[in-house]
Amino acid sequence: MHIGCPKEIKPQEFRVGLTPNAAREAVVHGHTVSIETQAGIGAGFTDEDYVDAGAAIIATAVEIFAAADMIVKVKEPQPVERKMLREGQLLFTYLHLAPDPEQTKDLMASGCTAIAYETVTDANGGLPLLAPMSEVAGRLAPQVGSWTLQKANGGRGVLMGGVPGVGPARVVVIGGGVVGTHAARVAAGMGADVTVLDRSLPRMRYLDDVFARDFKTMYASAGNTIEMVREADMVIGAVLIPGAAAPKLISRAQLSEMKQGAVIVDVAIDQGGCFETSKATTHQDPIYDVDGIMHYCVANMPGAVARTSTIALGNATMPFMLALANKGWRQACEDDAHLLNGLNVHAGQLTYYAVGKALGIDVLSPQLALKV
Ligand SMILES: NC(=O)C1=CN([C@@H]2O[C@H](COP(=O)(O)OP(=O)(O)OC[C@H]3O[C@@H](n4cnc5c(N)ncnc54)[C@H](O)[C@@H]3O)[C@@H](O)[C@H]2O)C=CC1
Ligand SMILES: CC(=O)C(=O)O
Ligand SMILES: [Mg+2]
Repeated sequence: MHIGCPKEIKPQEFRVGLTPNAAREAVVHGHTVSIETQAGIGAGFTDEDYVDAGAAIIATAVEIFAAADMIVKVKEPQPVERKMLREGQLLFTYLHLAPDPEQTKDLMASGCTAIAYETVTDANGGLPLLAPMSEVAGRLAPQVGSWTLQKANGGRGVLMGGVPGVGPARVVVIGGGVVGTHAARVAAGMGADVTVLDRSLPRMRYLDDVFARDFKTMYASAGNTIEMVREADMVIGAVLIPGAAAPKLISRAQLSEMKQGAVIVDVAIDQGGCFETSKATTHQDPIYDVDGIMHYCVANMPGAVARTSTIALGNATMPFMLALANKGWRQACEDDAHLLNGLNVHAGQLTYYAVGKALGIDVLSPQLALKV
């Protein structure tokens, strides 16, 4: 198979879809790998690193999209990239379609087959291709949140760990999955007083067993959530219903109950965000103020630490990328129901139920899509 990896073009996105190690692995398995020139430079990988791995360096994305059977990327294809996708071409990347009707329409119109990293599953009920970036975004959240809490950035001027005689910041994390757990660990490590809210009792039992010394847990009823948010210096949004638009847990009216200068870091923004007032921002212009509450809503947080993120993502995607290349997408998905869960679009039709529900589009079952 011919595997193509263009340079990411989303603002301030420095990750790359294939590491030199992944490219080498594909070449060893007999595949042709084309990388757009300088695609890896933001993550510290030079064109020479890819050439050493056996890949070809190509001057433009246009040539990559024209020649490759499978496009491997990081972020959802941008409008100019969507125009280059064609019928029968395989796209393997993050998509986050539920909050993005325009992208969904374009992918369906292209006739491509699109497998979304974020909905591939594993045998433990996890999301193995989302998890590494959730680990990164979770660990970043208190870091960017504490910067936003500084007075000069519009925050309340509260130090995470406090100082002797002055109490620490109160951090509330909504959603205790991968993002939430990593965020809570780092916030606790910075000395903050941390509470994690979730709706899954088994998950809270696990968190309590492992992290009781670091942070508290609380059931995420609407009443508990607003009570905690009212007292918080920083609220980190980390909920997920896989593939679906994030539930809105705090309304604009409820912002007025928060402390002035408190900070919201809505990591769930790539699924639309869990605060009514969240709208996606970029690394160039990451924060904004609504009613005196500072919002940080960058939809590609891991891009800020592109090298760590690229290597972590590459470790997770490599076996799936190889299965798709070795067997073709149909056989690979027939052999692995977890990979089939990643199928979001095929031959002009949507194939993921939660996205169909969010956007009001009819869905073809992924099992039937295998036959089309
Ligand atoms: N902005 C960014 O750059 C990034 C965003 N993300 C996003 O972060 C979000 C969280 O991802 P993960 O932690 O990997 O998901 P996860 O599935 O590991 O955890 C989600 C948690 O939310 C809980 N939950 C669901 N509904 C809830 C509710 N109403 N109230 C309280 N808890 C609720 C679930 O029980 C689960 O424990 C996703 O939307 C993901 O796409 C992930 C990586 C990077
Ligand atoms: C998960 C995701 O959207 C990201 O890493 O950018
Ligand atoms: Mg994202």
